[in-house]
Amino acid sequence: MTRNMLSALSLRPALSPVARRWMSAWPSDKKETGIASERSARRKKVTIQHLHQMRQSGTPIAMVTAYDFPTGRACDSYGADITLVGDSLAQVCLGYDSTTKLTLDEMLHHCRAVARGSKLPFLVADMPFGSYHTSPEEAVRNAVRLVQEGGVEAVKLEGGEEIAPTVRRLTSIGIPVMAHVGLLPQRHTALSGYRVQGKDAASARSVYNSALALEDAGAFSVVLEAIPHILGTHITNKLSVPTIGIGAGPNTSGQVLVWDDLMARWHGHKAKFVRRFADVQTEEMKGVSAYVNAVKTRAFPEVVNESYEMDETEWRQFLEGVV
Ligand SMILES: Nc1nc(=O)c2c([nH]1)NC[C@@H]1CN(c3ccc(C(=O)N[C@@H](CCC(=O)O)C(=O)O)cc3)CN21
Ligand SMILES: CC(C)C(=O)C(=O)O
Repeated sequence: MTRNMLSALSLRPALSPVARRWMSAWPSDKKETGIASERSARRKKVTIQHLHQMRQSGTPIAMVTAYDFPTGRACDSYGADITLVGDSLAQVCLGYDSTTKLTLDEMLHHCRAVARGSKLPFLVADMPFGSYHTSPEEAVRNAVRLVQEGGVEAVKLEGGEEIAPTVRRLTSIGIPVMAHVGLLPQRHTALSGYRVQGKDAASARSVYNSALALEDAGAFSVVLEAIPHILGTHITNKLSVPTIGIGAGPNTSGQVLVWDDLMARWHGHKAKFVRRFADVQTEEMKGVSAYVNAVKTRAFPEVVNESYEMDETEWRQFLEGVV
């Protein structure tokens, strides 16, 4: 059975029109119109092979983070090639001040939700801080949980040559690994903040050597975060696996942004590499304040369209029985 057939069975069972009417929260395919949904109708399941073909043909790879069912579903419907359950989850979704606070169980909970919505994009999850550092065995155990319980297809690990044995171990047992070099947010304390990496020759060489070592260890792709664009271009040209940049310039094989950053939904610091493609924060502000105002002024709800009627005789009978 193909994955599409499976997803058709598990996500969208054929409901009778009557059953459908009562499930107001059921995701409706019919509501999706326009280019994006036509595109998704024609799209196939993205695999590692497709990602390598995209790199070969120079077709940019679009990766987006997702943290729950609706954001996962949006990645699926609107053309993302890779959905990443990033550990930025800690900050943008759970309100922690650092990704280092995120536990594996919290990550698993969100992976399951994203996996229910994101079917066609290749699905990757960050291994949380501490879940792959104690030993390759521990990393295998935790990565297996992300695959089995979380429903993801690959894991992403931050680090350089020091994690190459772990990457080798995971890939050897069939768990695809996306490496992540350059700025490593899980090490912000040791690095004294979130700083652009590879700006001097020695640091650039270190980032470059990390990327080479992790490709050699079997990584199917490498994320390059916050490095000079010329270094991003150089690493992309030297590797034979796709690079995904975030603040690594325009010449990487693909780009990734955090959902809340590209939607302008994140209230915290805006890194230089962030471009806001929509303004959800303003829409949320408008929506919530209009709702609160309508409640306070009794403009919401209306009797006619937003309330339920009761048969008059039933109502009289009800009153007769009431003391
Ligand atoms: N909302 C959000 N977006 C992200 O991209 C992101 C998270 N959260 N949380 C986890 C990590 C942390 N990341 C960050 C956080 C801050 C900078 C940052 O402030 N960079 C400075 C660089 C300053 C310099 O070295 O000159 C910048 O201004 O771009 C970069 C990446 C990336 N990830
Ligand atoms: C920004 C991306 C690459 C990430 O690692 C995350 O979302 O945590």
